[in-house]
Amino acid sequence: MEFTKMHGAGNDYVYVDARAMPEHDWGQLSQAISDRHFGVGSDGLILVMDSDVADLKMRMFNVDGSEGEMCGNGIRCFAKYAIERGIVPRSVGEVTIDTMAGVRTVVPRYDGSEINAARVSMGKPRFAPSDIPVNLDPAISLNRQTIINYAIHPGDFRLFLTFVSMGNPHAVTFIDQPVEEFPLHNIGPLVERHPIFPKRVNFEVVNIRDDGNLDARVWERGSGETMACGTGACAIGVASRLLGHTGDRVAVHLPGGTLTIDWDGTDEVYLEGPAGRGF
Ligand SMILES: N[C@H](CCC[C@H](N)C(=O)O)C(=O)O
Repeated sequence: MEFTKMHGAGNDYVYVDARAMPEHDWGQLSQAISDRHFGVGSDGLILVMDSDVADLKMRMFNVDGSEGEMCGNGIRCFAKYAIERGIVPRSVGEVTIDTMAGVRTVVPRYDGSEINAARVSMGKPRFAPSDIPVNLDPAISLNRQTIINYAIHPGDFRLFLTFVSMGNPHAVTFIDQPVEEFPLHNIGPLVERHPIFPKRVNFEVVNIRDDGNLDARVWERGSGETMACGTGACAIGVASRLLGHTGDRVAVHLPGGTLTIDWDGTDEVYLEGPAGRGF
């Protein structure tokens, strides 16, 4: 099986052109191929597939074999893959990609002839408990369209979560403790699998550096801590603007790199960041 390894800010995936391949147990393949000792090693598997509503279709699977509705870092590399292999003509200047979260448009950025970054329209964020999804006491969630600062007590911690869906579920918390000191590997699984999340959740811890910069780490649903998370950075930028910490544009600094988020408070979220080969 031919594959290509690429990463967006260190969030690395194995890409397989599955357009002419028979149906597989892709989840099982993702578990095997993602293993960093017995497999290729990655944060998951991304498939290139034909689409009748966009240039191509993307399916993505986490390390544990679960399928994610959207992958913001992966979709930038996906567009790079499609153009550099001539699947989509370079002259078009953008790639439309069908995902479980909907059709997304990716505009590549060039360094000479090489694509080294991209800007993605990531759709509108959603906040209603049923859209996340999150199951809360009706006394809290009934007729509430946005849930901010919802308290949970994982381990010895008391965290205040803001819920954002980017097609996949996110729980964002802003903390004073430096994110690099936060016990993410202990607390992350407790939040990911908290009983209020029927589909589990991606969990983000954030420090506010100033009104244009945030420092964050992400515990991803189905993959654990990653060096960066594109949909997570979108959820962080959206939650931060909702809570009045930052404005329409914010730089989210993650261990693997910086992602820029634009959101005017009503329309689509735009994500810009690197797209590179993983050597
Ligand atoms: N773990 C995520 C999918 C990957 C998202 C992330 N790698 C990104 O760049 O958006 C989920 O199950 O919702």
